Amino acid sequence: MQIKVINKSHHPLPQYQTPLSAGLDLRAVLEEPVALQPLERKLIPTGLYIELPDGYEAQVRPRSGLAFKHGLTVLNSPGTIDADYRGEVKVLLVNLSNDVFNIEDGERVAQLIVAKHETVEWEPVEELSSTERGAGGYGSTGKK
Ligand SMILES: O=c1ccn([C@H]2C[C@H](O)[C@@H](COP(=O)(O)OP(=O)(O)OP(=O)(O)O)O2)c(=O)[nH]1
Ligand SMILES: [Mg+2]
Repeated sequence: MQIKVINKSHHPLPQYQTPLSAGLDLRAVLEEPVALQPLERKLIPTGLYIELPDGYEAQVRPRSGLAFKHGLTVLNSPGTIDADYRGEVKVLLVNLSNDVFNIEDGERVAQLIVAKHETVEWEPVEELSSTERGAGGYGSTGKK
């Protein structure tokens, strides 16, 4: 599948790090390092502008290494890039650790997953079909 892209970053286009990786690593584009204080959130630019085909979305997801080692995650995870969005892809990072985290230019701060999605049409009805679960949820199964 091909995605149109404008790269206003001085870094190469996002790459799959291994042949079967699902995510393309997104790099921060920064004129100078950005400090993220504990519990602080910041929108990090990537310099990328993409045009997805109809019926596709892109998800901005955290990297597990940054989350595990530094408590850094994507606040709105997974971020949604709509197929009709023409602005810059940005990453909303939040620092959930007790330490300041310095984001460097070119750092791989998140990953982009391109996925198909459905577009639904509502079908208003008076009743929904009955199921074994019914309205049970939130840990309802396995209880006596
Ligand atoms: O992590 C993200 C999430 C969103 N976006 C861009 C692409 C997306 O298509 C647009 C809108 O995102 P979303 O629908 O999540 O935000 P909203 O708060 O619902 O804003 P809007 O009313 O503009 O849809 O913002 C990003 O660049 N990064
Ligand atoms: Mg929206």
